[in-house]
Amino acid sequence: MRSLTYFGSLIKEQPLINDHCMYEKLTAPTTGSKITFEDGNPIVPNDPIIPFIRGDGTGIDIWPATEKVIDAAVKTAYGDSKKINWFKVYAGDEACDQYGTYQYLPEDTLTAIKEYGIAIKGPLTTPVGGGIRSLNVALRQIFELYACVRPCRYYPGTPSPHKSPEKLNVIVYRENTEDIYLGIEWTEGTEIAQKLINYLNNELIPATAEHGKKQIRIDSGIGVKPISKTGSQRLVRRAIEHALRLPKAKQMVTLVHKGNIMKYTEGAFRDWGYELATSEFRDVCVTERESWILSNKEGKADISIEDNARKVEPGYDSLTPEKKQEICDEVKGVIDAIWDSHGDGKWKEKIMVNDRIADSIFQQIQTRPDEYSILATMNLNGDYLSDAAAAVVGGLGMGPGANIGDTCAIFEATHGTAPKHAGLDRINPGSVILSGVMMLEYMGWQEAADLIKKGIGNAIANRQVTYDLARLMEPKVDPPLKCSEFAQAIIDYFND
Ligand SMILES: NC(=O)C1=CN([C@@H]2O[C@H](COP(=O)(O)OP(=O)(O)OC[C@H]3O[C@@H](n4cnc5c(N)ncnc54)[C@H](OP(=O)(O)O)[C@@H]3O)[C@@H](O)[C@H]2O)C=CC1
Ligand SMILES: O=C(O)CCC(=O)C(=O)O
Ligand SMILES: [Mg+2]
Repeated sequence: MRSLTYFGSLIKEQPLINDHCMYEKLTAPTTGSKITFEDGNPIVPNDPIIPFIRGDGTGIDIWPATEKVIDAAVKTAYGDSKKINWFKVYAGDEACDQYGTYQYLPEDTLTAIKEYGIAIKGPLTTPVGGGIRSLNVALRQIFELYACVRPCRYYPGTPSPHKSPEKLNVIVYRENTEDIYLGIEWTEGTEIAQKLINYLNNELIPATAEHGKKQIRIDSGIGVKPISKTGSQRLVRRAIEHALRLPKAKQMVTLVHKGNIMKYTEGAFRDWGYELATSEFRDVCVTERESWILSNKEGKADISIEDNARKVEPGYDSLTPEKKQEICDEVKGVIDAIWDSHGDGKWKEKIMVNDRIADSIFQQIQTRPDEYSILATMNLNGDYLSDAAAAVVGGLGMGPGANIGDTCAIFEATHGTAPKHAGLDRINPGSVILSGVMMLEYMGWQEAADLIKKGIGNAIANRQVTYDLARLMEPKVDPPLKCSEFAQAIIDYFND
C-alpha cells in the first residue's frame, strides 16, 4: 500500500453552482440549507444538510441504527418544523470502492465537510505499522478540529467492572492536532532516520549541557513530539469555556501531563494551561495552589508569607534559599494579586484549575472519580484516558465523542471499527448514537438530544441491551438485542 498525502493542496476552493460546490461523484441533497459559523459557534437552520461517513468494519451496522434514532428523535421533538438532510460522503474502504484504489479520503468528501460545517462519521480502519496513516486523524488535522471532546458518564443499570461507576462523570478534552499523534516519524534504518540520529548525537545533544553524554541508538525509529503554546492554549481555552457552562460542583479543569519526565513538551502544556487560566480567565478561575495560599490566610489572617509558603510546599525547610525565596515570592504574588477578588472564600465560586501527572490520573479516575470533571490532555494521553474512562462506565459501546474546531465539527465515537463484529448486526451502536446526541446539543437541538438520552437510559434500565452490556449484567441478558433492535428499543423508550 502506498502512503497518502493529505496536506497542502487539499480542500481546494471549488467553483459554486447555484451556491453549492461542484463534486466529482457526489450529489448534494436537493433540499436543505447550510450550517455556517460565527465566532466559533454554529448557526443552524431548521433543515441543515449534514454529511455522514458510514465507516469501515462495524460502521455498516452502526450507521443505519444511528441515523434511524436521530431522525426519530428530531421528528418526535419537532414534528415537521426541523429535519436533517443527510448527505452520504465517502471515506475508507467505501471510498476506494467508489473512487478507485487508494482513494481513501477523496477530495469530494473534504469539500462536502468544508461546505456544510458539521459532519458525523463511523470508525475508519488504520493498519498498524506500514500502510496508510489514520484517516480519522487526518480529518481532525485537515479541519483544525483541535478539541476532541469525549464525555464519560454513567447510565443507571449499565454493567461496569467498578463498584460505583456512577461517581465517574468526566469529559476528556483532548488536544487533537499535534503531539506524537502528528505522525512525523521516520523508519529505522532509512537515510533520513540515520541522518537525523547522527545530527542529534553529534551536534544537538552535545550542545545541550543538560543532555550530558546521552546518545540515541542508530537502529532507532524516530518520532517527533511537538507541543505548541498555540495548540495547548486553544484546547485549554475551550475546556475552561466548557467548565463555565457546567453546574458549580463540576466547574473544574484538570491539566493532565507527564511533565515530570517530558518537561518542555508535557510540562509546558501544564504551564501554558495555567498561564491561560490566570490571564484570560483571571476573574473566573483559581488554581489549586492559589486556593491553598488563600485558604491558609483565611484560616489565620496574620499568617506570615513564610509560614504560608511552608504549608503550600511540602519539604519547604529543606529547600535551597533560592527555592525558598521563589515560593515566598509566589505566595506574596498571589495574595497581592487576587486576595481582594478571590480571598475570603470567594475562590470557592471560581473554576478550579489543577493538574495531575498522567499515570496517576489513570488510578484517580478509578479510586476517586468524583473529584474530577474536565480532563484537559495532550493527544496521546487523551487517547488512552478516554478508552479507560469509557471502560469504567460500561465500555467502548458507550463512549461518544466530538472533534471541534472554530469553523467545523465532526462527531464520532471513541472506539474503532471492531472488525470481528462487522456485519453481524450485534455491535452496540450506543457510542455513535451518543455522538449524535452531542451533535444535536452542539446544534442547539436539545429536545431531540434529551429524547435519545432518555431512550438509552430507559432501554438499559429495562435490560434491553446489546451483547457487550448483556454479558456483564447480573443476571445475564440472554439473548441480547441486535444492534438494529437496540436502536428500535431506544426509539420505543423515548416517551416511557
Ligand atoms: N475514530 C476511529 O475511527 C477509530 C478507529 N480505530 C481503528 O479501528 C480499528 C480496530 O481497532 P481496535 O484496536 O480493534 O479497537 P476497537 O475500538 O475497534 O475495538 C476493540 C474492542 O472494543 C470493543 N468495542 C469497540 N466498539 C464497540 C462497540 N460499538 N460496542 C461494543 N464493544 C465495542 C469490542 O470488544 P469485544 O470484542 O471484547 O466485545 C472490540 O473488539 C483499527 O484499525 C484502529 O486504528 C480505533 C479507534 C478509533
Ligand atoms: O485513527 C485511528 O485509527 C485511531 C484513533 C484513535 O484511537 C482515537 O482517536 O481514539
Ligand atoms: Mg483511541
